[in-house]
Amino acid sequence: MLLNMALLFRDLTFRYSSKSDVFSGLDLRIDSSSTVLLGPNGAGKSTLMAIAASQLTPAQGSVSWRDLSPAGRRGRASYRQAVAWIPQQITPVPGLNVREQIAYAGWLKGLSRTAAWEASAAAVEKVGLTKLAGRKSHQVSGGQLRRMGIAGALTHRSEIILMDEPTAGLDPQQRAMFRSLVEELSDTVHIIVSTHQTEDLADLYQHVVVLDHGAVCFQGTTEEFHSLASGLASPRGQAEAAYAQLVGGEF
Ligand SMILES: Nc1ncnc2c1ncn2[C@@H]1O[C@H](COP(=O)(O)OP(=O)(O)OP(=O)(O)O)[C@@H](O)[C@H]1O
Repeated sequence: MLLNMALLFRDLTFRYSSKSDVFSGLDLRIDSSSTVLLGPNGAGKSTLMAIAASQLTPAQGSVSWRDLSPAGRRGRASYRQAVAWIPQQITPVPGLNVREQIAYAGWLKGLSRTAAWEASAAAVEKVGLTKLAGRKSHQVSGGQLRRMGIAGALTHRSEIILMDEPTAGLDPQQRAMFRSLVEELSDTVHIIVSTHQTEDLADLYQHVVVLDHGAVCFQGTTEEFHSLASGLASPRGQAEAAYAQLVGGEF
């Protein structure tokens, strides 16, 4: 059972160079063990994930995970150990095999070489990459790369894993594999996933946040989200109809 810990965005303002604000005074609290972030193209999902991962710094406001904040050098290391980020593109490290890259991720987050190597064994197994552990990381598929990213997060015992479009471009089999991994992980680690894919939403995530133009236009349980479109037969249809009610369009 996961403790009730929150990822908090307070009064967040962010813009890319001279462009207009992506967020302007955004307040958002995410404390569910599994949350899905929805929203149309350009709504700000990836930017929010990157700020939460402390890869981008807001012009104003803050992000924190329980009592940890990435502001300031000392706090940032602890924050980054607790908060893992799986970006859309996982880059294979030249020369490393799958297990080495997973261990490397743990080492980058402050584990000793030995501890990272030892922890990588269980992580490789957890994500179902045991057979590929010795293969060079540039020789695995997109779905396998993403599972490798998740395994990296598991080596340093992240408390929360942020995943940006983890199933984009995956075939149905890889997507199914990813879904069972998320289901399994959400018992022990908090998960926030941004996606355009809504099948099995209710099975996978407890909470839904919908962003539109940098603002939260819905936040609630998956049940509450679906009830926006009560009366429709299939859960997928329900999710799409609920979404259309909120932002008036396609995923
Ligand atoms: N590197 C960048 N430089 C300048 N503007 C950017 C950059 N990345 C994103 N933006 C802009 O910031 C806004 C939010 O983009 P973001 O990628 O966070 O949206 P998103 O919800 O993740 O979209 P998608 O569903 O298409 O991935 C958009 O207007 C986008 O054009």
